[in-house]
Amino acid sequence: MRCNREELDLGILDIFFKSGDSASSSAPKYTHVKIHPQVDNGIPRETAGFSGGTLKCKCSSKPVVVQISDQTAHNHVCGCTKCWKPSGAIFSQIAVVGRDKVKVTENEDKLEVVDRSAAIQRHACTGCGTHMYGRIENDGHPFFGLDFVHTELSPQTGWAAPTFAAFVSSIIESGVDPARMDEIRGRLREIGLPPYDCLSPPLMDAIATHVAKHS
Ligand SMILES: N[C@@H](CCC(=O)N[C@@H](CSCO)C(=O)NCC(=O)O)C(=O)O
Ligand SMILES: [Zn+2]
Ligand SMILES: [Zn+2]
Repeated sequence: MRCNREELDLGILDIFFKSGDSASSSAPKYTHVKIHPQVDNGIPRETAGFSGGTLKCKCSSKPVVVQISDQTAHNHVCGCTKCWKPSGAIFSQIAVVGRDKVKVTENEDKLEVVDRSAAIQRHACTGCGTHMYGRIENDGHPFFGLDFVHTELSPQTGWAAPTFAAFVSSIIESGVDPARMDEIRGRLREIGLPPYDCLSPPLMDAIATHVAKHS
């Protein structure tokens, strides 16, 4: 089929604009979708050699203070119903650190375990509800020895940045409209947090390896 010059030009222009579109499609599409205050406006970078700091609860007087004397690992946003979220956030942000690096230095008497039957014993402030650390007491659990902490509670910067989104489908259990899941996963991908409905593949492999070893 022979097309005339004009049709050819239009065809080329069309291809150009299409490809131009694809170039512009790298522009973020889901900036209106809010995930968590720590990631909505760019993810703060980790500082090399960072060796920890303190966490403070939200109480204006007699806040609980926890000292974390190491950098955290596996920081991620979590959609599960159990993790503490700042008001308005549909995800939490949580990381792990060795339990020997965690020390409550002020107002420990304000802490209470949220759910003693849970694998992660979350110690929350009875004054403001903030989770200050989550400890695994079952020595048969794959993550025994690690505490879960929310480093957004720290006045220091340089903490490990989140690298994935866990339990994304679980946000529906907290009341998020299932019709929003495509845009939420789209936003997570856009900001560099691959969405999983469990933990990340390396962590799931570590859990399965632990189970295989102990079965
Ligand atoms: N759909 C459930 C999932 C809860 C869940 O399994 N949460 C995980 C991840 S929390 C940090 O990443 C977990 O390890 N839970 C053990 C515990 O919380 O004790 C829901 O949303 O509740
Ligand atoms: Zn408090
Ligand atoms: Zn969670």
